[in-house]
Amino acid sequence: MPQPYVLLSAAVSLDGYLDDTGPERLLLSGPADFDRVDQVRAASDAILIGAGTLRTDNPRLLVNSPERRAARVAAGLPEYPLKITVSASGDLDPEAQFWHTGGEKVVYTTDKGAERLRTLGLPTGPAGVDVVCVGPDLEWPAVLDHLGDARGVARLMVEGGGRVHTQLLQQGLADELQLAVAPVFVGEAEAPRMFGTGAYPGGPTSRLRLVETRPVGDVVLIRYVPSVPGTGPTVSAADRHWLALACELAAECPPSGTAFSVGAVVVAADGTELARGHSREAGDPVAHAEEAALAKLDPTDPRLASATVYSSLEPCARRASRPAPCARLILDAGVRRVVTAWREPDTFVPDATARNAVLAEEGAVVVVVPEYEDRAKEPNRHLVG
Ligand SMILES: NC(=O)C1=CN([C@@H]2O[C@H](COP(=O)(O)OP(=O)(O)OC[C@H]3O[C@@H](n4cnc5c(N)ncnc54)[C@H](OP(=O)(O)O)[C@@H]3O)[C@@H](O)[C@H]2O)C=CC1
Ligand SMILES: Nc1c(N[C@@H]2O[C@H](COP(=O)(O)O)[C@@H](O)[C@H]2O)[nH]c(=O)[nH]c1=O
Repeated sequence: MPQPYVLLSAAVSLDGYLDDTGPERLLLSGPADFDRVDQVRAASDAILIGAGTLRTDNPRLLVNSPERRAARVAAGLPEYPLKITVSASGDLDPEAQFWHTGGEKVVYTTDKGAERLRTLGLPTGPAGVDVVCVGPDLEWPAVLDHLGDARGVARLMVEGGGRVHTQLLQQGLADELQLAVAPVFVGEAEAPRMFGTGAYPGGPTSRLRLVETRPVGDVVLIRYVPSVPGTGPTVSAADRHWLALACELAAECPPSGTAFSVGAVVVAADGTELARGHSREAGDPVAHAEEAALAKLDPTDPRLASATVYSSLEPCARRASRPAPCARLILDAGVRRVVTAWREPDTFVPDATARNAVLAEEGAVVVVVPEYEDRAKEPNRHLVG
């Protein structure tokens, strides 16, 4: 299984805090928003919190609505989503409600943390806690890989706290951010902030993409998705969004029995969409997606050198209908990163993938994200079965 879709969820004060410094958890959401959060939980395979939140809030992290739990069971899912926490220290209270309520639980920890956890007497047995040791340090990609592969988690809701949200966002691993902005001021320098200091993808000039705003009682729900491409071979959450868009564009191509339907998007390093295109665009019966997108750009645009081309099918390296194949157009444009869902089958060109090695041979990084292959193939079923 691929890594899960990672949804960061939090309520935040107008001055950017997650909580105050008092002993009780600060309720920033109102009743309507807590109900919305319950709905998001019910739609998730797993809910993750950092050990800091576990220690401070003593949460239960349940789906509170009996109807939502019943709907999960009717759909063949466990009554409660899997609960997950992460801790390097292993310094966790075995009496915390987290361990004694809801369904299955996992704690991801380090070698040192695992030693400490063994001494705590956490609930064991079939309904007990699964302690997963990931080595000397806890790296998020390893945790997400494990959640996808070993636990089959497709949709992960992360409910804080600030350190966990900050790391996932800074490492380009968050697919979506759901912020409930509450009409409250905390005003305490020592209170936990929603996001910490450090480098965020694309820096302060790059903007996340707004997908929704909605009043929920007196708070406002804001949903953003990150837009900054990954670097080199590393696939960021934003890479998956752009590749999904390329696959959607492929579905817009006029059908053909003699050519693939492909979509492409060119995205600058700060997450700005520069151009998009699809096969046979604007009535041109032989236009390719990457060619159509690049044709919309000024070839001297300085952003091209650090841009990423997303293409549902890997760019062609040989074609009869035009003098230059798309791989050549991409290299000539100065682009050095390509993300694609589907290696070219030999339907129209023998040894297509071997020929397509030209991109890598001339210094471009080609990243294949096979979890999107089915979407890329969908408008081409009549060609490849
Ligand atoms: N308003 C809201 O919606 C929410 C508010 N909150 C608030 O946030 C506050 C807690 O946030 P915060 O203090 O930032 O804590 P976090 O919940 O982010 O937990 C941080 C802890 O998680 C573990 N951890 C995090 N990243 C790693 C890593 N890469 N490797 C190993 N361990 C890791 C460490 O545990 P360890 O120390 O054991 O090694 C670390 O101390 C609370 O006040 C809570 O009320 C929390 C969630 C939502
Ligand atoms: N304070 C706060 C949140 N806090 C989150 O809710 C968790 C507790 O949930 P439960 O176990 O159901 O009581 C807590 O650990 C933290 O992750 N969430 C929000 O949407 N809005 C809020 O104002």
